[in-house]
Amino acid sequence: MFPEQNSGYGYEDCKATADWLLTQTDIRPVVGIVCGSGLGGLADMLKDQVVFNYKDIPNFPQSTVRGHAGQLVFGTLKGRPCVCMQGRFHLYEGYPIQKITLPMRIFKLLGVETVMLTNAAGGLNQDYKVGDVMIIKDHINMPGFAGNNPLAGPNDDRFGVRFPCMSDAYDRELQQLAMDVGQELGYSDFLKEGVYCVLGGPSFETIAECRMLHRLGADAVGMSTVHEVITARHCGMRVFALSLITNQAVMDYESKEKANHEEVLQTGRQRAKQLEQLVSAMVTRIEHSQNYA
Ligand SMILES: O=P(O)(O)O[C@H]1O[C@H](CO)[C@@H](O)[C@H]1O
Ligand code: HPA
Repeated sequence: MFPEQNSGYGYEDCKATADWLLTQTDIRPVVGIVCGSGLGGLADMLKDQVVFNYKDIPNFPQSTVRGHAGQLVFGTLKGRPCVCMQGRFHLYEGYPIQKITLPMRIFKLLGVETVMLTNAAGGLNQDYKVGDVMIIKDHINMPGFAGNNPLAGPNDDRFGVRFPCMSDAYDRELQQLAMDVGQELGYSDFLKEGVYCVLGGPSFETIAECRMLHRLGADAVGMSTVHEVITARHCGMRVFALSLITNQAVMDYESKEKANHEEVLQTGRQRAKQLEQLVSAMVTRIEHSQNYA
């Protein structure tokens, strides 16, 4: 179950991949962006792009899900050097959890200081509407309850400590920045803050499961992000994450609604421009160790 030393996920493997990427481009990213289902257009914001197909990057997994293009895009956003994953990996694709999160460690070794993760999620909170954007303030890691945590197995201290704290996983300043920027852009009507719950997928939730998750304190449900957040925090990167509410989770036996990936992708396309504006305005205002003003 746990990665062996030569598993392809260890420090040396991540370092080899990061070093290889650094020989292919002069861009030294300080921000790493992960595009959720149907949100790959975020990568199109980057200028002076250098694009790698995942299949050409040593050690990198391949995207298998529609709406996840499978490209790593380097570029600049209003002068800030960034790297963007146009396509992420999910547990249900069959990858070991350490492989899903490998890009976070590669981000770290590329010099990334802040990770911005996006996802598509089902709304459990009855006040949420399709198209709302939920700034994630906390998470519930359901697979983690069963021992499925990306940090399980031998700890490599070069990345981080054995028992990382998660009560501060989502950077509060960045949450406030998102709220401020959202307000300035006129997005307050559809900006929310809430708790994201990850499940293994790929089947969508039953009605009883949605009701249970809501009672447990989750505002939105999805199949990603949390593993990346844990790995990113373990190695000391700041984390901001948001969910686009692409569908209402079905909570009622009378409902005719059925969760489906088409609706997820469609909502992503409809909110794409506003999400790009929000993320790019935030990127210009995040402080980093180097000054790019
Ligand atoms: O979390 P992202 O990658 O946005 O994708 C979400 O959309 C897919 C379901 O439509 C699932 O993979 C779910 O996790
Ligand atoms: N459930 C789980 N994952 C999702 C959903 C959902 O309703 N919508 C988008 N990703």
